[in-house]
Amino acid sequence: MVTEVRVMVLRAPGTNCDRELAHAFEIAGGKPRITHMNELIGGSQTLSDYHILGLPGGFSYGDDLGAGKVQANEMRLRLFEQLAAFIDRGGLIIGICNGFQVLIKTGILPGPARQELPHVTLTNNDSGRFECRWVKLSSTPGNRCVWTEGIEQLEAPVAHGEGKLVAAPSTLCRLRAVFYYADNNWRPTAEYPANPNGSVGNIAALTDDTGRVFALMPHPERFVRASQHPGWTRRNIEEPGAGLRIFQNGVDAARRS
Ligand SMILES: NC(=O)CC[C@H](N)C(=O)O
Repeated sequence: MVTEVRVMVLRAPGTNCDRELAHAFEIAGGKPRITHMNELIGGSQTLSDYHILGLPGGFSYGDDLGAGKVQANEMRLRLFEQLAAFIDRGGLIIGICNGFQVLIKTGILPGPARQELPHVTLTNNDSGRFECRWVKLSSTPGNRCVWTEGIEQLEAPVAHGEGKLVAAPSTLCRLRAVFYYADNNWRPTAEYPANPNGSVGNIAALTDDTGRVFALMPHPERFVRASQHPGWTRRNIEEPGAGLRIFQNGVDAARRS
């Protein structure tokens, strides 16, 4: 049983959600440290000292070459062995928005065992615009993701320009979707704006074969207090926001490991 769950929140130049992510882990009972990519590449920090890796949102390296692409290249070329070892020894990973883009573009998602799968990426929203609003998410029945245990529905804000998941049809049916974009009745939908980007299969979140690597386009770290919800005046603002459950699930799973 782990008493102190150490969380590396990995930032790059242009990351802008690292503090919110660290805060979410802190109130979920973890011990976060915001770590710069250069500390990890330079060796002053190592993933082997951590239980959880969090990849926050933002515009890493200016999103040059495409959202998350430069950070993904840095991770793939300089850190891949360390990352693979981290996953193999039971480490947990969450990637949010730009973090999801990084995980997809490193190949860590759909997952090491699935690297042969071609043509999965996140690209420009169908609208051609940056989409910034709250969305509804429904979980996929029977998904085995430790981060989303007990969560059937969730509301969270999106804020992205490149959130459309695309996959070859032969790949799509093998992806482990965790959340779909949903309409007001919580049914998966392709309709804009409930589905903000036109993702194939309406997919908003994925996990890998282990169920410990999880990534999503919406931002649950922006809903850790009820007062952050747009309908906060009709809610008990003493309560936590529903997004906090994700971070509690991660910290609890790491504690059990
Ligand atoms: N909030 C974010 O992480 C933004 C992700 C990315 N920069 C995009 O626009 O798609």
